[in-house]
Amino acid sequence: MNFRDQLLAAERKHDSLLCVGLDPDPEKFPAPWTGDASRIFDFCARIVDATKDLVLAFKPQIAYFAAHRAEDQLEQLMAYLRRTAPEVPVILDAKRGDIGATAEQYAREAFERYQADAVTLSPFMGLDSIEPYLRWPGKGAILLCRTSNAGGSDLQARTLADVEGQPKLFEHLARLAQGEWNRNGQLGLVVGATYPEELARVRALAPTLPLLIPGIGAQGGDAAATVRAAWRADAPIIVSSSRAVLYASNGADWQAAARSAAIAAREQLNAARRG
Ligand SMILES: O=C(O)c1cc(=O)[nH]c(=O)n1[C@@H]1O[C@H](COP(=O)(O)O)[C@@H](O)[C@H]1O
Repeated sequence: MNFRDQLLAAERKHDSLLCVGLDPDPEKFPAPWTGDASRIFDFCARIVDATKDLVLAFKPQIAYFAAHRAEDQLEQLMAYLRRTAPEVPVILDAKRGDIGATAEQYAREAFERYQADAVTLSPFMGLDSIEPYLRWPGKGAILLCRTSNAGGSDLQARTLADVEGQPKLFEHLARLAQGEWNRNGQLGLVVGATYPEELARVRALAPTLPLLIPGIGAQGGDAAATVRAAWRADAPIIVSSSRAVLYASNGADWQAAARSAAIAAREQLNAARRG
């Protein structure tokens, strides 16, 4: 099954548009694990246990592992996800972007070493920096398009004077990803929940692509506005929340609190698509 079909199957099975982002920060771990980077796997695995029936995807962020020399714990976590939640696709959030020869190595890292179903990429270096990922059958390649941060406007919202119709950079990217770059249906786009108008614009330009949408929860994006702007029955949206779920409590009830936060987010998203 390819990444897109995996998403649609998990969405149906778990009745969910929610992705839980796995951004483990030892300083925020509950006692007695606070500050202990050797507990990164344990912390993430317990979050997975508490939420795996509520999500359509998980999204580990590689920097939170690499910064603590914990890539071995990321490998362990990926194997754990395969074993305990095989129906949930896993997006490795790595935001890679480099020349083709180096991209080949990054693709191998994501898909062979970590066994991810999809990876996030920066498209700044152009199509030949994306192509190596598209040579992995069925895997997803999700391109940054209109990111959730304020600085995303610095470049992404700029107008391209020499492209027909003078689109903004993010609009041009959405069109390319839906069309000529999407050679075998593996591309998706990242658009922040913090910009619902741009999100609607991207959905209009890319009607069938999976959209990864971070920014609800800790960044204050509106879950209902997100669904109204982007949800379509036949085009997956992956609405991602990390900190609001992971660190819902740092007391003894942290796993239950993470589950409650995930249930609340999932219900908000579902209410919006049904309402
Ligand atoms: O690619 C991403 O996931 C991403 C794109 C974006 O535009 N904004 C964004 O915050 N993210 C990621 O989403 C996570 C933050 O989620 P919250 O903790 O819910 O705010 C981090 O892992 C970010 O790297």
